[in-house]
Amino acid sequence: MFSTITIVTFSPTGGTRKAAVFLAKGLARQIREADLSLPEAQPLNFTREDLILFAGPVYGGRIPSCMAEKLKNIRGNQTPAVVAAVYGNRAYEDALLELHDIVLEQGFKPIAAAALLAEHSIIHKLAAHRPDVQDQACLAEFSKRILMKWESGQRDITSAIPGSRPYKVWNSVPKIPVVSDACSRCGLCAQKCPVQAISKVSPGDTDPQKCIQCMRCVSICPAHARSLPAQVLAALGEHLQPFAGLRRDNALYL
Ligand SMILES: Cc1cc2nc3c(=O)[nH]c(=O)nc-3n(C[C@H](O)[C@H](O)[C@H](O)COP(=O)(O)O)c2cc1C
Repeated sequence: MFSTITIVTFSPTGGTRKAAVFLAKGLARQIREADLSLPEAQPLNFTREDLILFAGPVYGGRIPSCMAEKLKNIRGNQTPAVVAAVYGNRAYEDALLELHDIVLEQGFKPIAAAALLAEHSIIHKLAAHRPDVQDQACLAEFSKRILMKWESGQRDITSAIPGSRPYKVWNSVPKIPVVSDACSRCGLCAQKCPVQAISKVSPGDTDPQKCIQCMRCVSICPAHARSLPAQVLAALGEHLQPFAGLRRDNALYL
């Protein structure tokens, strides 16, 4: 087991972080965290003595572009890394490959990659309540396999990570949260928005050019005043219905 692992996550509603912590617990005795969803994420440098777990959510089969942008401020020096794309039961498409490629470019050495499940942050019936105890056991097993590989001296990922280059283009339909009269103007949403899309003086105003539809504001609002428009939710729920009734497996690429 490693003494310390740093998990570098972008996790607006917490599912990605939860899955990353389950995996990290089996890899090292101590966990440090770098949270890229904070508006003021700092540049970081790592050495070859470190171990990093990069975990990002899947948005439209890709890594969120703002996470990809923030990763450019994080540099490794042949630093071993595990990469994880966390998705909500539909598909992860090119996201895991994209995250792998980014961290490689930044000077890290990916030794394992994983596609993990977490509750869909918009349509909650998909992968509801995951990662759960079953996932926790599965991720503990994954971490043992990663450590066995490391101890055997093998460093390269030999299994093919799914996905294609160039990565798919995600043409997202705008899904901007609306605000009800319950809003107390506490400003928490504006403070915690990873891309500062919400006005601090008038939290009802969300900049549609900046909003990445991450649902953090919806999930953290103490007054439950923010939500997606009912029609948008209904259309997306119908679109994703085929993925609602199945339990997908976490996948490990070693
Ligand atoms: C804008 C957006 C796009 C998403 N696209 C996908 C997708 O393409 N495939 C999928 O299975 N889940 C998708 N999801 C679900 C997330 O990948 C999943 O809920 C993830 O765990 C959210 O991470 P978080 O809880 O750390 O915010 C999407 C969620 C959002 C908010």
